[in-house]
Amino acid sequence: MEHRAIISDSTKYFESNEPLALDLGGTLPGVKVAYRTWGALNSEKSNVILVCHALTGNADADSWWCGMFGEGRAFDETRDFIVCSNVLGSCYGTTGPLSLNPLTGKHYGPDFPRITIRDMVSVQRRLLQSLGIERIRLVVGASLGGMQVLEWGAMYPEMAGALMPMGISGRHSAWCIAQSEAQRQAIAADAEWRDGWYDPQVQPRKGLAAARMMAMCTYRCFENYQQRFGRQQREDGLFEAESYVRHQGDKLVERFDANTYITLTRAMDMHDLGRGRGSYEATLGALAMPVEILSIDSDVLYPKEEQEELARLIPGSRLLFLDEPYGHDAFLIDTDTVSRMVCEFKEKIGG
Ligand SMILES: CC(=O)SCCNC(=O)CCNC(=O)[C@H](O)C(C)(C)COP(=O)(O)OP(=O)(O)OC[C@H]1O[C@@H](n2cnc3c(N)ncnc32)[C@H](O)[C@@H]1OP(=O)(O)O
Ligand SMILES: N[C@@H](CCO)C(=O)O
Repeated sequence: MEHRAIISDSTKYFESNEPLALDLGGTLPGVKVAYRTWGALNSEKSNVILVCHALTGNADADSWWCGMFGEGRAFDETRDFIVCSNVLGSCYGTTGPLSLNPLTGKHYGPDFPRITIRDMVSVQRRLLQSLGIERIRLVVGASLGGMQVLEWGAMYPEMAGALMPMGISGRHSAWCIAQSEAQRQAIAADAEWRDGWYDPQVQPRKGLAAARMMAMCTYRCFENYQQRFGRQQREDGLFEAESYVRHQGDKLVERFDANTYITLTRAMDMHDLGRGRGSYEATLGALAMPVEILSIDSDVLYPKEEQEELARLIPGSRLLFLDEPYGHDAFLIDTDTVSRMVCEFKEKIGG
């Protein structure tokens, strides 16, 4: 099945034929993982940075987080061995709804099993083990990436040396679940949806675009839209704000897949550090590695109270604030500040 997604030529692939028992039940017969690396593993294998991507990201961290890369910056190939893998369930080269189901010979589509952040992390661990990595100096990521960061700490504390989750909570809120469901329903309302059995070359474009438009409202904030667009209208009468979200919707449709969107947003909704582990508080309280949490002041999806809660519950953790009027996606935009914060944390945790 041909992907709509654009995958970099530098992407490598890891294939594991070992069946993957899924967190919510069911098994995948094996997994293929698209990943990228930058720099070289040092002789002590102590310079690994694992970058975890957000919802529509991919292994090309130097594309979607390019401001973080460079000498003296957060991800410095002259010193660090940086790994970024595309998450399980994605459409950028890793096993997901667009992959072939070996039982049917057709793509999984809506039959792709329910997965969780924990499944994504256990697949990443397989990848890292295949690369000979036993310890990660720093696990870093925002949004869905931040969920993975926290799960790394809970699932594999012996591997995760330090954590830097950004713009995230320890469990998906009712507010976020409602946003996700509204977006999924927009996809399902498209006549091309066909209960998920659409032709991937056609796909429910209008529904997926509408989902992205809703999401783009929550990835920014009131002030950002107001400053950028105000009440300005184009000659044809379309408000600039309307025109902008339409453009963002159209852009996503060209590079993403509707079943993938549903699979990944459902995985996000299941995010809860405490699920099946006794208590939420005790799970966070058991994180013993250095942790710095980035809170984005203008984030309407994951408000600062959620990062304050993480900081209160994770012993010895430190809370940082990004005070920019960009909203949730500020981590992708103000990379000078975010890179500096990561560099300072790297200094503290040592090599
Ligand atoms: C191969 C790839 O796809 S790489 C990108 C992969 N993306 C990811 O990994 C996810 C992370 N990245 C993102 O989510 C996004 O890049 C963001 C949110 C960080 C930034 O979004 P961007 O769209 O780059 O920036 P911004 O919000 O400023 O919008 C700029 C775009 O809107 C367009 N635009 C701005 N104002 C308007 C308007 N009033 N009407 C119509 N279009 C408008 C610009 O022309 C520009 O379009 P272009 O991207 O086609 O050149
Ligand atoms: N803008 C991000 C999602 C929010 O972090 C993405 O498209 O992956």
